[in-house]
Amino acid sequence: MGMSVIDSQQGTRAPLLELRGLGARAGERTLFEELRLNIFPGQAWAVVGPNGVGKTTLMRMLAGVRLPDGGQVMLGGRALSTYTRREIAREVGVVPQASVPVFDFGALEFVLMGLHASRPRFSLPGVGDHRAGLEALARLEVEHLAHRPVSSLSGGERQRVVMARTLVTQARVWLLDEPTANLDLRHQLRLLEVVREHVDEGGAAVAVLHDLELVHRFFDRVLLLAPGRALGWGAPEDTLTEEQVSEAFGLAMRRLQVEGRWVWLA
Ligand SMILES: Nc1ncnc2c1ncn2[C@@H]1O[C@H](COP(=O)(O)OP(=O)(O)OP(=O)(O)O)[C@@H](O)[C@H]1O
Repeated sequence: MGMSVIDSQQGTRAPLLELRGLGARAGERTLFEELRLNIFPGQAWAVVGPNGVGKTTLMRMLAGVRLPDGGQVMLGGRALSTYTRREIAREVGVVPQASVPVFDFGALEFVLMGLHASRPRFSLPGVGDHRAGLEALARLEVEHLAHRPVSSLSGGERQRVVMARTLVTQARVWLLDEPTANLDLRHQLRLLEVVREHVDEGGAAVAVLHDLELVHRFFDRVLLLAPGRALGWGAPEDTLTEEQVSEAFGLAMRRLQVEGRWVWLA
């Protein structure tokens, strides 16, 4: 069975990202192969699956920091492998899995580094940049931390600062690896609202998430990975069925509807 390439709802709009027969291996083991997906402007995609299936590997391929073991990634109609790092940084904003920065910067300085790709080399940030940086911090509710060293922030605070850095870049594609992992529920919702706004303004986002309920609530599409293969992709309601989710995670899961929302029970 071929995987669908044309998304009927998107008409003739060109995809921002195309996965053309993408494959990944870890040593001898196949993580996934022949993955064909188009990610259009206005779409938020979630990537879901158990630990070790290759979610981060996929994100690294989409960010151009790891070469595919098969197929290729197209960004804006051009092979990602032909882009320079700087060109990728202009188009793609990355929020990696929680990490501690190697160098210590103040939170605002760190956010302003997100502007680097769209600026002439070695130029210093101007007044407008500072305002944009503070606004981005404010949208993630960490404006009060602007002058704190990033190393002194809590995991959740740091995660929101990293997200603010992605916000100022004006990259159309956002790649987010477990962006809500360290956040309390209120800040999880706030962050995903910011993702939603970005997508509704014509951007695209791909996010690794473990919370299926948040996938139903905030995402247009989901890619469900199981060990060794992609089990399904499409609208969350159709893709995250009890059968498929149970199979992917090797655990009997039940899906219920409560007050119009999908809720999952293990
Ligand atoms: N450099 C590497 N060499 C060998 N194996 C690797 C390498 N990087 C990752 N792997 C393996 O590839 C598999 C997929 O890893 P990946 O980080 O993509 O999983 P994941 O789905 O993101 O998992 P998690 O939910 O735990 O974050 C894992 O089994 C991992 O150990």
